[in-house]
Amino acid sequence: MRPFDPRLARHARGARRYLAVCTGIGVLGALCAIAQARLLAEALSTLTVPLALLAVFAVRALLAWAQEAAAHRASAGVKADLRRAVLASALSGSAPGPAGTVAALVTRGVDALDPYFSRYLPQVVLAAIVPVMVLAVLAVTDPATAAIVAVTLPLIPVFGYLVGSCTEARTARQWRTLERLAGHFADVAGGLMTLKAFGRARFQSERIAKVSAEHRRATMASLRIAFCSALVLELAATLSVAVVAVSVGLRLLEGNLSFGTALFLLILAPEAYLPLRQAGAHFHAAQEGLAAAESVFAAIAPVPAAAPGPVPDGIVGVRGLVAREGLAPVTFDAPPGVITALTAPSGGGKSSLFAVLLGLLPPVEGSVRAGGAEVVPGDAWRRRVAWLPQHPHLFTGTVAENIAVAVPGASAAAVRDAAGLTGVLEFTTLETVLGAGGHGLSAGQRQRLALARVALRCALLDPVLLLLDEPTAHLDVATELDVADLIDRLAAGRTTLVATHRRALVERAGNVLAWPSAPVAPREPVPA
Ligand SMILES: Nc1ncnc2c1ncn2[C@@H]1O[C@H](COP(=O)(O)OP(=O)(O)OP(=O)(O)O)[C@@H](O)[C@H]1O
Repeated sequence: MRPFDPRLARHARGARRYLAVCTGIGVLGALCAIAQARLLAEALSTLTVPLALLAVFAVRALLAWAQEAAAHRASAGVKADLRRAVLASALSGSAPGPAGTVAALVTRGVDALDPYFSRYLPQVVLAAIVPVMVLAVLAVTDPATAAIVAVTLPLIPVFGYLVGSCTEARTARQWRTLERLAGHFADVAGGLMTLKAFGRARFQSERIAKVSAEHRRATMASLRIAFCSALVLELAATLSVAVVAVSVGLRLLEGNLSFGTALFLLILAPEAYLPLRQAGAHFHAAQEGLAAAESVFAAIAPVPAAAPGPVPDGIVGVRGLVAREGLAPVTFDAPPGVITALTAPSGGGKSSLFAVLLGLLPPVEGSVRAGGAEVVPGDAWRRRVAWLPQHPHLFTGTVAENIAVAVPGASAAAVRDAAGLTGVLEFTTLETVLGAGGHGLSAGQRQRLALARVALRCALLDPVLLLLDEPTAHLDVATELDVADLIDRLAAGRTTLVATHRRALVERAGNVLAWPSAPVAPREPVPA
């Protein structure tokens, strides 16, 4: 694993600045270490305490503080940038896996970068600067000591590399089990009622216990290696300093070296090994962060290169579109002002087609055009589309907030109008607080609340395309007719696609799409 991943600098602006600050502090720190050794040797040989020595101590303390402050600031900035990038990527439709995995990534995963920034990275920079500067001073003062240090110094990174390459796979495994654990946990928590109803709650908790045990084992294995590696690096550094001490001691006894110089060499030599040892010791703490960073980069979708042009308007033309592997290609034209009903059999691909039209699912093949121009499914296009999903997601919050999700910044009056239009105010108030997933409302009521989002978009954003997925699936006959009337009004002048099996809606549609035959081959199950 590289000590510094250049992608960090690309995705997090603070990382590069921090690296520059670390380098500056590293050079100053090395100068201070050399000066301190010189002054300390002088103090011990003359038995006086020069004022400059106190000043060097103070400067070193100041540098340590500056390093710590810069590390925390950089770490906070980089983590915020990465979280933003992962969430933006998830929201842009290229979500990095299940919700639990995303949650683990933006919380614990990104937080794991703290030890990397505050401890490991500064030591890596010091390890690149200090030994070189110390060696240069040793070479001028006593070439024999410099030669011993130059020969033994590479042992530390070599041992570090050998132990590190063994840890890398284990840390990646540890992080993968944590991701799996988070995914399982979110899944089980979401489906607790179903599991209880089928008497499977205990089985699932046993599975979570199994994955937890796997995670514990993986963590303990990494820790074991971390302890062993610290021991190996300590041993290598201590033995190397001992060799220097023996050589210096013998020459001091023979009278070939002054007491002051010998002291200087003995104090300075360990400084060459220190940053390398420390980088090795912190390597393991930083590993989890780097493994999580890998997942973060895998989850961040590439930014679209070109800015899309103006959003096309007019007839929506779908040509040979295969939304998912195994589905038959569809071709149709949906003119504005006419409701086009999609009545494909269940599993025929209506919701998948909507996902493609929204740019949430890359199609296997085929194209979508509007008013004769190719549709670029990005944010600009999505702003002009109003979508009623088959299973609308409601968030914890008030009814008003849940409607306003459709148009951030919508006025309270506009939200109230949309709620009134779709009959939401007949069964709840705008101030009612809903639980997670719309807890507190029936399926039909949730559907109407989601329809209020569509009405709000129609009122404020004037969408060119309405995508309504089973808008009346959970409604009684009377309410269904009301909703059908409302859809008629919203559809005026817009291209409207309604996926439905309900006769009331199909009869009103001006255009009923003949759907090609259902899937031809069974597909691989979606991985959990
Ligand atoms: N997330 C997914 N990953 C892989 N395949 C999927 C996924 N969701 C749906 N499919 C498959 O795509 C096919 C089309 O599903 P889709 O939900 O688009 O059909 P639909 O026409 O909307 O069905 P229904 O009328 O039952 O809602 C299905 O056969 C299903 O197996």
